[in-house]
Amino acid sequence: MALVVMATGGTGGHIYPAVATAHELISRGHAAMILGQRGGMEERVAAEQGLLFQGVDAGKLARSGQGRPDPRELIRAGQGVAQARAVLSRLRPGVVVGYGGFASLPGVLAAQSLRIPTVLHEQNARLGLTQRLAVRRARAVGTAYERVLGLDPRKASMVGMPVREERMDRMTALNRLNLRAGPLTILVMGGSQGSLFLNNHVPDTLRNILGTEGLLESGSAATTARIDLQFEPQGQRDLFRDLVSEAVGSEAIQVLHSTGPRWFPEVASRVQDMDWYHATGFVDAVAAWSAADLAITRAGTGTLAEAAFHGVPTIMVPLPESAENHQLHNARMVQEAGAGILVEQARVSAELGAAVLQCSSPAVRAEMRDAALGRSPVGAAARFADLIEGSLR
Ligand SMILES: CC(=O)N[C@H]1[C@@H](OP(=O)(O)OP(=O)(O)OC[C@H]2O[C@@H](n3ccc(=O)[nH]c3=O)[C@H](O)[C@@H]2O)O[C@H](CO)[C@@H](O)[C@@H]1O
Repeated sequence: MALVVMATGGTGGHIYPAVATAHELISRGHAAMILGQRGGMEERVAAEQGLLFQGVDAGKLARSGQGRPDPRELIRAGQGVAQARAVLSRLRPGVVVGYGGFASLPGVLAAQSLRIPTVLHEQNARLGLTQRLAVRRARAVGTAYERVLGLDPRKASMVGMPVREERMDRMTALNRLNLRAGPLTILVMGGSQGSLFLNNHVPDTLRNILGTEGLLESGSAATTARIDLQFEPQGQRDLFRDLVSEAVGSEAIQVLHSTGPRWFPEVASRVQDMDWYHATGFVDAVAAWSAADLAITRAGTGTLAEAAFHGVPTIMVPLPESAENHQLHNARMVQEAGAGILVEQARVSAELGAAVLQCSSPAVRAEMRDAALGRSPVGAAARFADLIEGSLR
């Protein structure tokens, strides 16, 4: 039995795979802890998850755009490595696992300088900057995709994206989230920091097509009039009319929108007139996925892997600024599998409403749900834990 240190932080996409793997290792009798940035999101998540946490300084090696790194950030990164060396010299873990992102760097570099074995996990289809710095001395790299750009295939093991493999029964999840049992439940989630773009566009789109005069009054004249207004040409319009009448039945709609903590007040005030629209800063994702019938999301790997595990059809609006547009690539794969609909950001005004209406049909959703489950990353945490155990000194 060994101590495994998870070096991670910054965003949910790096933190939650570490959490899932930590729980798997603990269930095998190992000890696991998170090493990340002091005061970062990872500190809060570790506490919520009952995991030990050690915080150090961390600094970004690249600015979000292009350009040279900020020298103060480089100094912080250096201090972080020194602090992580002190922690790891004391704890002497059997292996340090790096999940990428600037907050994982101190732990991984410190381990390598102390000759403690390191293993990496790359969540995206292209090796990230932090991982590029550490890959040469790492024993193995677990990946979420078959091929990872910039990574020697001999070093790569495709394990999948570790997700929290927990499902709640739907009623329990709805209760936990203070949602009702009858309505079609749409989860809006822009990634771990929220998405300003989705925050600005989704409420109004849903208000227009599903608002109090819309779907909520099944088959009302107002609904049909709205559909007539929005969907040209005639053929499409008829299709949507059929879909809507099939979809609503006795159902109504409710929305759970995770805005990201900083945007919450603004979105909450924008949706306060819609009692079926619930905004929250950050949501318990296991409960939210367990309750959702449909999701509107960005296309980060973690989000899409969770949608697949829970069998939730997803309308994806990839973040155009993601490194080398990797979110577009992620979303295309999901769409090709039939598990979701890709709406490019520039086309949201024209296409998002239509995509929601298309998915309001239970038959359409059932097909997409099966396709999503076909992509489930079930077992990824266990496969990655196997790889980690294989590298223990
Ligand atoms: C802007 C950016 O570069 N995003 C990247 C980042 O995304 P980001 O950090 O947004 O990560 P993902 O979409 O991969 O995952 C978000 C995670 O946060 C959780 N969550 C989110 C909202 C909430 O209210 N509650 C909650 O628990 C989700 O359940 C999920 O586990 O890392 C991913 C994996 O490296 C990349 O694919 C994304 O492109």
